[in-house]
Amino acid sequence: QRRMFTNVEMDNSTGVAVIKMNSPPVNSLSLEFLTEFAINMEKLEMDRGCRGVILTSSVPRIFSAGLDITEMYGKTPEHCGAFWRAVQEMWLKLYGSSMITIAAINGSSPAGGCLMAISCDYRIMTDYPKYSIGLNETKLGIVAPFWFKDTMINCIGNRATEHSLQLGLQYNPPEALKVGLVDQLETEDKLMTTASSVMSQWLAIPDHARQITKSMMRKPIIDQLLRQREADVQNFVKFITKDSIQKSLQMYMEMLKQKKG
Ligand SMILES: CCCCCCCCC/C=C/C(=O)SCCNC(=O)CCNC(=O)[C@H](O)C(C)(C)COP(=O)(O)OP(=O)(O)OC[C@H]1O[C@@H](n2cnc3c(N)ncnc32)[C@H](O)[C@@H]1OP(=O)(O)O
Repeated sequence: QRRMFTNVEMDNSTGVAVIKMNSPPVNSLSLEFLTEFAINMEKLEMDRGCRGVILTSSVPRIFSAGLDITEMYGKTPEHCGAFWRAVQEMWLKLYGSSMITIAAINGSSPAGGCLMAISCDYRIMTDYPKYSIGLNETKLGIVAPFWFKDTMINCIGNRATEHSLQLGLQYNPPEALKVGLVDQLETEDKLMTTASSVMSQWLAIPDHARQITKSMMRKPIIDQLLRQREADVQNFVKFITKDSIQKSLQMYMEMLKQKKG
């Protein structure tokens, strides 16, 4: 039986779906997870009754640990290529969604987890000092691709992105709010009700006008990836399968395990 990585609950009275990521221990984004996520987004997109999505996690303390590193380590070029296509697809579906998307960030959200959050229209994060969010790729010795970078620029601006990406910064909730990486902080118990009330404000805007506006803001980056999608895959595969990059990933994974021990 196929595993479910996400739990989708649709409320027909409001037209809002809640997607809960549920892949313990850290909601890492594996090929299967990403594939299921993209299918769920597609289904909701086609559902005329669904106007908004709240993205959150049912794993305690973690929104998402980002891309599953084991999908990029010691794998064949073919596997890496398939994985990267699934990462692209997840982003295209989320960033390009015509629905209202709100991230209720109830835990840490490094790298690909941060990408998911900044691909939404609005972000609310639990105000717990140990949680962090950011694109930390350089810390793993890897490089966030242009569409990760451009998604962040559209969220926090050029200078802050340059600083943030080069240093691979992870922000705690007050810092994330200050730099604009999240829009609002909330206590854990009120996170979902606040997300719902923010959603109501967005639902009050005529869909058509909001959708065209959203598309106008986001289309240039989406089109840029669509134009060079296969080249982006090849670029990823060439980069990630290099011995030096594989070594960096191995060291990073060992560091994660040691930190635990
Ligand atoms: C030029 C352009 C070309 C293209 C260039 C290529 C671009 C690639 C872009 C990459 C984007 C990414 O998202 S790369 C992924 C980056 N992600 C990260 O750096 C997150 C690393 N993880 C963490 O920081 C932490 O685990 C965190 C999420 C905060 C949770 O901390 P905790 O203490 O609660 O839990 P831990 O003990 O650390 O983790 C529990 C277990 O999960 C594992 N684990 C944690 N994160 C994992 C992950 N991302 N993938 C797999 N496994 C992970 C740990 O190893 C543990 O395994 P066991 O010990 O076996 O139990």
